[in-house]
Amino acid sequence: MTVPFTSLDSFRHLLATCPAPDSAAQGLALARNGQLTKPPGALGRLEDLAIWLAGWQGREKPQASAPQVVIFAANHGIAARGVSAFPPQVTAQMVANFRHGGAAINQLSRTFGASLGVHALDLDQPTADFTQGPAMTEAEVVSALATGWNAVDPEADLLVTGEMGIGNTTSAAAIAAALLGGNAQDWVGRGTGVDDHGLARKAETVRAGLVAHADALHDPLEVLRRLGGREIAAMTGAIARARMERVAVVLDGFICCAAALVLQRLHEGALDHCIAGHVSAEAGHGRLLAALGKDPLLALGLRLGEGSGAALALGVVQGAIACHSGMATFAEAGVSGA
Ligand SMILES: Cc1cc2ncn([C@H]3O[C@H](COP(=O)(O)O)[C@@H](O)[C@H]3O)c2cc1C
Ligand SMILES: O=C(O)c1cccnc1
Repeated sequence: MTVPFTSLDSFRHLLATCPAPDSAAQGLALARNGQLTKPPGALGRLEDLAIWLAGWQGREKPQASAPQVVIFAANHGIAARGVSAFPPQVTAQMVANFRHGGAAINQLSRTFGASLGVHALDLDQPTADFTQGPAMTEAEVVSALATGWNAVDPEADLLVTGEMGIGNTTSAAAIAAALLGGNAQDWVGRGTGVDDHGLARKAETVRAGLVAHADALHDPLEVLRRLGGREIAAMTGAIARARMERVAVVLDGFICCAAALVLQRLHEGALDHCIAGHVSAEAGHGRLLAALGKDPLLALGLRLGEGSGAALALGVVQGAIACHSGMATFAEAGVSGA
């Protein structure tokens, strides 16, 4: 499928044309919410979720029964620097596991009725070590953005983007540090479970990346190209496509949010269609969510990725939609008002 961009510059301009949610549908949902058989506000954030989704889906009674989960997988040159507790071969091995149904995300997707797509991006070609030069060429990052763009089903009720890529919490930390400032050690965490030496190597890698690319840190897409990875760029492309198609997105953990941050820095409002599914145990995720202005639905200490925390949050959204769309109004049920 052809994509509406062939360069980072044309991708940059796309987001300026992204559509607003349907305010009429949102207004109808707001009015309906006020008539449902419960004290006003008694369903807390579930009420906001239903009204928000009504706007993006353009209907008074939104649906959440056919969500889409897409996982992108890629390998990172910086993995050779000892920044992960696991070897890079695990990326391809987990892709096989996803395809055979054996990973956590397979179970969670099935539990919430979501379809699951797995996209492996040039696994035998890791990105370049970003401490030595840009991780990707422009052609490589544009190709990864296009893979993500094409992976989205415009008819999906909701989208979850997940990832698999040994070393990618370091890449995500570098993106966050580049776009939000602060020290490298403020953004690195234990990922798959590195010890203190591994954590110090992660901070040193991020620091070296920030120095090597100091001239380009003001440009979000250059930060993605230089410090990111193919699976991260694919998530950026998928979240952008969803924004253009008005498909609502549930964000996952630290890596997914770093991919989303690139869009937010490109265009104010680029993430209006996104909610935060959870806050992960990765050290910088809470701060990253605060920078995105997103309040996570869940806080369960997950530190897995794959889209797992977002997939779990689909259950919360489905609960919100079931109440909003299925409950009787005071008039219908003959229940007395306050
Ligand atoms: C078996 C296994 C399954 C995973 N599923 C997701 N990740 C997660 O761990 C990786 C990031 O951590 P780091 O930066 O420390 O390498 C990513 O691939 C992420 O999705 C996994 C990691 C492993 C080992
Ligand atoms: O926050 C995440 O999504 C995460 C944390 C650790 C490892 N993989 C993913």
